[in-house]
Amino acid sequence: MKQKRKKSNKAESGEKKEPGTLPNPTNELELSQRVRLCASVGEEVVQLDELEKLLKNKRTRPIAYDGFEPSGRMHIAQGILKAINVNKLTKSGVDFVFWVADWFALLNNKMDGDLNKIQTVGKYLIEVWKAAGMDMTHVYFKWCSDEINEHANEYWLRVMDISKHFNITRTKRCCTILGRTESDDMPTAHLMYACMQCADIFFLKADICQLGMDQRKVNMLAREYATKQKLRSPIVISHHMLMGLKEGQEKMSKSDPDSAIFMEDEAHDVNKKIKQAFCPPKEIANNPCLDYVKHIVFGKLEQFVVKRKPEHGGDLIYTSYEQLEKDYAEGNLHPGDLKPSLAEAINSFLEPVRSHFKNDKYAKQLLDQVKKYRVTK
Ligand SMILES: N[C@@H](Cc1ccc(O)cc1)C(=O)O
Repeated sequence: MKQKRKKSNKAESGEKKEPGTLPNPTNELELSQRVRLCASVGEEVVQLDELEKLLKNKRTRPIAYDGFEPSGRMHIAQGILKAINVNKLTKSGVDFVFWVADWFALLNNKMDGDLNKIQTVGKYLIEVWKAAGMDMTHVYFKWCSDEINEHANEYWLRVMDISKHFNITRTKRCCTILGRTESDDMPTAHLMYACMQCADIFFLKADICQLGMDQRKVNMLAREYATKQKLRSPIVISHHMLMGLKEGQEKMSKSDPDSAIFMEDEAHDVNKKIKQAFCPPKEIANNPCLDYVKHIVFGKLEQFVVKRKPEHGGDLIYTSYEQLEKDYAEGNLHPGDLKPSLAEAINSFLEPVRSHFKNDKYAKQLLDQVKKYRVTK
């Protein structure tokens, strides 16, 4: 299959435009609303006052970014939750860059260390995001290999400079960003990875690092580096990590298919997965189903109806997660009633992605190929 890769392009239109260069048309929302909306994406925001100052400037749109190693299929944390967050950011006046981190996947030895496979997965990721319900006006996709090749001097000088500012112990502590644990025999590639990820932030001129909580260490390193080099510190808005389906799975992981709902899973897969998901009655903490209701369902909907048979008391209508949580804790809402409605809501969010992969020939071919690949941890 021959797939031409578009260069760092404006989402969908293909027209070459750089993020952050447009006048800011987002005047409908008050500054305080924009700050609140933007900050609501984060489980942690470092620092809120800096965010307010950033959004006050109306001349340019600030740039936020998140990076993704193409490896295996995409789960709902990277798909639906990301799309919800990106919509909030762009609505608050920020441009968003998806950094397709193909070289990072290579350094992390993903997809058998085969760059061709990695890049096919990268193209598949873009197809999923395009169908995931984002307003694309202020969304950009950039390929790490293309951009670094094009601006090699600038990029590698930055990586080298970062590596000079931190000792090995400090850099090693960042290796959780690769989903790895720190050890003495870890490959040097992991240290390189951390320096490169830190360099990305300055290279992409990102005002906001909007990655997951699992990436916060390197973003903090970048703030420290910025202070040392008297550069502007990036603001770090770290989002919640969506729990895995099974008991004790702190995060959804594509290398553990039992923990994840994938973006093109069929409706019956989703129903089955949710049916089998960990969901202890009356328990709120570490309950993945409630986690999905809070972050996915109420991230997208203003109202969530839990359907119940009349003999069980009839439908329950919730307009906030807090109401639902209270009912659940008090035992008024049972897992057996919650789960089918939760599965139905997730299915309705996934439907446009499924139909894109069914109806678009290019996307379908990519998915078929990605499904054949073995995912290496
Ligand atoms: N470390 C990220 C991927 C990434 C790579 C480069 C970046 O600049 C940002 C993110 C992950 O494991 O998912």
